[in-house]
Order: sequence, then C-alpha cells, then structure tokens
Amino acid sequence: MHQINRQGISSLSNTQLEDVIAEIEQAIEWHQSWYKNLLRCLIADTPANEQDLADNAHNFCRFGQWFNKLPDQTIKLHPHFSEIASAHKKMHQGAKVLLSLKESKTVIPVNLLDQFHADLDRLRELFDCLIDEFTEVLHTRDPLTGASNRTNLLENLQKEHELCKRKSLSCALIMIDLDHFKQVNDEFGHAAGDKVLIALVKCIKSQLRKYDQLYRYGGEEFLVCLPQTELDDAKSFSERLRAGVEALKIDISNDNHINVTGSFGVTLISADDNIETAIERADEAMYQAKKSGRNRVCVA
Ligand SMILES: Nc1nc2c(ncn2[C@@H]2O[C@H](COP(=O)(O)OP(=O)(O)OP(=O)(O)O)[C@@H](O)[C@H]2O)c(=O)[nH]1
Repeated sequence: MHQINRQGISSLSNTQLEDVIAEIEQAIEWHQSWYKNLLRCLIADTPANEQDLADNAHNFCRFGQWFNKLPDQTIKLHPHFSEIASAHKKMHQGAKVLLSLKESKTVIPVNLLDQFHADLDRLRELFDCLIDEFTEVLHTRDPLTGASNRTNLLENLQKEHELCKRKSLSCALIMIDLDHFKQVNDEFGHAAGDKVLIALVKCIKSQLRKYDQLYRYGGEEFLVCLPQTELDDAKSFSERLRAGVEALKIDISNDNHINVTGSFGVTLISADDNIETAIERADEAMYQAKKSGRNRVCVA
C-alpha cells in the first residue's frame, strides 16, 4: 500500500480533510453505479453514454469534475492525488476502448477486459488508501490547534527513542504549560482562550524542524519531542520558545491584543528510560518552573 506524504496533509485543515473524504466516498459510490451501467452496455447492449465514449471521459464523471475544479493546490498537487488522477483517467480510457469495440460490433479481447478490471481495482485501492490515511490524520489531530493529539503519542515516542538509541543519539522532551490560562478564559472568554491556544501552537510549530513532534498533552499543556537533540540544545531551544511566546501579541477581538507566558520543563529520554517516566520528568520540571515563578525553563 502507498503511504501519503504526511507533510502535505498536515497543511490541510480538518474541514478540508473531511470534505475530501466525503468526496472520495461519493466517487466510490458513483463509479460503482457507473460500472453497473457499463456492464449493461457491454453485455446487454444498452446504448452507451456519449460522455463515456469521449477521449476525455474522465473529466465528465462526478469525481473528474470535482477534481478539475479543486482550487486548493495543496490537495491537487498532493503526490497521492496525482496518482489517483492518472489511475482514474486510465480507467475511463479503458472503458472508452471497450465501449468503442462494442459499438463497432467487435469482440472485446479478454486481455483488454482484464486490464480494465485491474485499472478499476487499482483506482478503488487508491481511493480506499486515501480515505484510510486522511481518516487517521483526523483521528490523531487536535481539531482546535492542529497539534497531534495523544492517540499515538506513546507509540511514536517509543519509535523515536529506539531510533535515537540505535544511533547513540539523544532525544529531548519539553513540556509546555501556559501560565494563568484560567484567567484568560475568565477575563476574555473561552473563545479568546481558544485563540491563545491556536496562536501558541502556531508559534511553536514555526520553530520546529520537520521531524520534531508536537502533541496537545492536556487542555493548555503541550509536549514537544526533539529527536537527535542534546540537553543543552533543548534547553536553549526552550528558552527561545519561551521568549517567542512571551513576545506574542495575540489578537483576541477587534484589535484587542493580549500577552501570555508559558512554563517549560525539559528532559532527555535516557537510554534505559521508559517513555512514561521521561514524560513525568518533563512534567515535574515544568511544575518546578511554575513553582519558581512561571515564564521560565527548568531542566530535570
Ligand atoms: N479556551 C480554552 N480553555 C481551555 C481548553 N482546555 C482547557 N482550558 C482551560 O485551561 C485552564 C487551565 O487552568 P488551570 O489548570 O487552573 O491552570 P492555569 O490557570 O493556567 O494556572 P497555572 O497552570 O498554574 O499557571 C482551565 O480554565 C480550562 O478550562 C480549551 O480547549 N480552550
């Protein structure tokens, strides 16, 4: 099975992902009834649909029309989608050849029929694969902030830890918790609080490398995993992040800006650690940062 480039998907919103899934599900259904109709033409000699006999038949079906009108280049240029587009075109062209042979009363060679069915199966496989992958992204992502949720956290960190161990490299964890966040909600409302969380994640993401991981660990608590990172580097990275969060001017309504700060707990996942213990250590370091005045980085 094909794996989709996760980088491409991560820039799509949940709504975009849901829309794509709905469209693909409809495309599957549409092609199923289209296929039944094709068999009626080929076997029971009912009249063929003119559009199915066109060279660009793939542009006329519901999926083809949707795909061609897609405004979003992120989706359209996605590697998996371009594969679907060419499989879809190939399948419709195969159907057109079968229908043309039938129209000219020529016996359809079995290899052409087999090839058509293989192309149809391939298209279905690509549709299914895309739905699975997009659904998984939806299930593993926090809908508010777009950070990963905790579904695969332990499994992913375990994999990262194993990889780093094999290469004798360090892997750092940073627990981040907003300071006095309840006050933000109480004073400016929950919607403003949500904007703060979104701004925080945007700020963190802007500083991550592409192989770093960011999880929403709790309400206003986030966990960052920095693979191949030594403690000193993780500490200075956290310091930069802390300063970046402090400098944020978050627009909560009609040019009403607020500032927030966060407390940071940093630790390394040592070779003989289990992941839960390392997370607890990062959490303890973060609480240490809270106790010693907030808006600071502590290391454990
Ligand atoms: N707006 C919004 N608030 C949330 C969300 N999840 C959790 N919260 C709020 O986060 C606040 C966390 O409050 P506390 O645990 O008391 O922590 P705090 O006020 O940040 O205080 P310290 O952590 O001690 O600095 C609560 O008011 C929760 O309602 C969310 O998704 N959106």
